[in-house]
Amino acid sequence: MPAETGAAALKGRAEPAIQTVEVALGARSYRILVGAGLLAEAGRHLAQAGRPRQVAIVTDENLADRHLPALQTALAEAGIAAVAQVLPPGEGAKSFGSFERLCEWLLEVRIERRDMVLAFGGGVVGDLAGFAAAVLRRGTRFAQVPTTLLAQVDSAVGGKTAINTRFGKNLIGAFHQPELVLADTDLLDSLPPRELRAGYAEVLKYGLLGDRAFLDWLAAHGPAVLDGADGGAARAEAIARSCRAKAAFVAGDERESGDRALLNLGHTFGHALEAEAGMTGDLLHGEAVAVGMLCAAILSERRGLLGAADTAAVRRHLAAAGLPQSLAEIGGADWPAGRLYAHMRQDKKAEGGRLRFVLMRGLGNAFLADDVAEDEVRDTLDAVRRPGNMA
Ligand SMILES: NC(=O)c1ccc[n+]([C@@H]2O[C@H](COP(=O)([O-])OP(=O)(O)OC[C@H]3O[C@@H](n4cnc5c(N)ncnc54)[C@H](O)[C@@H]3O)[C@@H](O)[C@H]2O)c1
Ligand SMILES: O=C(O)C(=O)C[C@@H](O)[C@H](O)[C@H](O)COP(=O)(O)O
Ligand SMILES: [Zn+2]
Repeated sequence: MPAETGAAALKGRAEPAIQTVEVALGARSYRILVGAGLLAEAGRHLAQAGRPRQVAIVTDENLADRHLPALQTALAEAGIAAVAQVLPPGEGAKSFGSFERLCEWLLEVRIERRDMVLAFGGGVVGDLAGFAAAVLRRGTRFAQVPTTLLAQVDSAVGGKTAINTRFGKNLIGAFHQPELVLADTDLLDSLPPRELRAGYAEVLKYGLLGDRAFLDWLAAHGPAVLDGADGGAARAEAIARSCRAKAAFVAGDERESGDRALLNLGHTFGHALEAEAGMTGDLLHGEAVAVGMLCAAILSERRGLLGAADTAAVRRHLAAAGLPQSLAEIGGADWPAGRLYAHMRQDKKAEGGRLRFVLMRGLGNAFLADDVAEDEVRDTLDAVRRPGNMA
């Protein structure tokens, strides 16, 4: 889209260029577009990716009033027929019940394989709609218009789709890549600050796991990513850099048999915290990952792999972003370590019953460890039980 014809230009402000990130997966390669005003161009971009006869939009109530009409108009202008399903917001929608209802609706409105399921929402909508697309008629076309920071930097990219079960997070799912991802940064203007902060945790993750330079950039520009006060330039840059990092991991290891597991930094702990919190959405995924990444730093430090100053830097970064650093801050001061460890044993990275953790050999240099003892995990959890508690 030429910069001067975008929605931002109509609002009377200069618009930064749209950035393109390629996810290289051979015949299933796709583009992620990042920038302002993309929603209004959604129909044109979908048509370019291979015009679907009909699109089934899956979204949630928080988006239905604010942004769904603009998406519907964009599709209509491109001559693409659309039907929409509006879900209740929140993590609870990643359940067997809503998965069944969504599949039945997709069948009722006769979505065919060559039609398209379009996820319009955060990671919850994306994971649920993507899973439905993966299994509907054994595989239906899929695209994503992510609307949260978390979804724009992470969940809309890479094809992991899933629902939760009472045994834990994302335990039933499939890999099903989208054909296009449109990350319209204007959509983040209506996102609640707490959701922005939670998404920021996944941005920080890319720096911690593999990109020291990005980490330093975030230390300087993180506040602008969160408040958007620079007109969205820092946000767009953070999203594009995050997507480039994720695209490289996905292109190299689509189904997580190797290095892609590094994208799970903070998640072995984080998913256990979400499971213990009940997966109701009271604890946001990004908040759980924030505490989880601190756990990974503490565990790494205790193994002599990370300096105390580096762990302190992780704490400071989380604090500056308004993210939690203790179980107490997420309502879990009394969560028993044994229960949390039992949740971790459901982690998908486990092999032969052995847990694998993503640890750090210095900031920006993550690796997988399969020799972490239960006692180390318990000690690490005790260290984050209360703010500043390094017991
Ligand atoms: N598939 C993956 O690779 C992957 C990666 C990271 C996280 N996830 C999953 O993503 C989920 C979390 O996603 P999330 O953080 O986007 O949460 P979410 O989907 O629940 O969205 C957060 C909240 O913001 C609202 N919202 C969304 N966009 C909005 C907007 N533009 N304006 C106003 N309100 C808006 C939603 O209605 C919801 O209430 C978790 O289930 C997590 O496991 C998946
Ligand atoms: O894309 C990946 O790979 C990730 O690990 C990204 C994570 O941020 C995301 O939360 C993912 O859903 C976790 O995957 P899971 O396999 O541990 O469920
Ligand atoms: Zn995550």
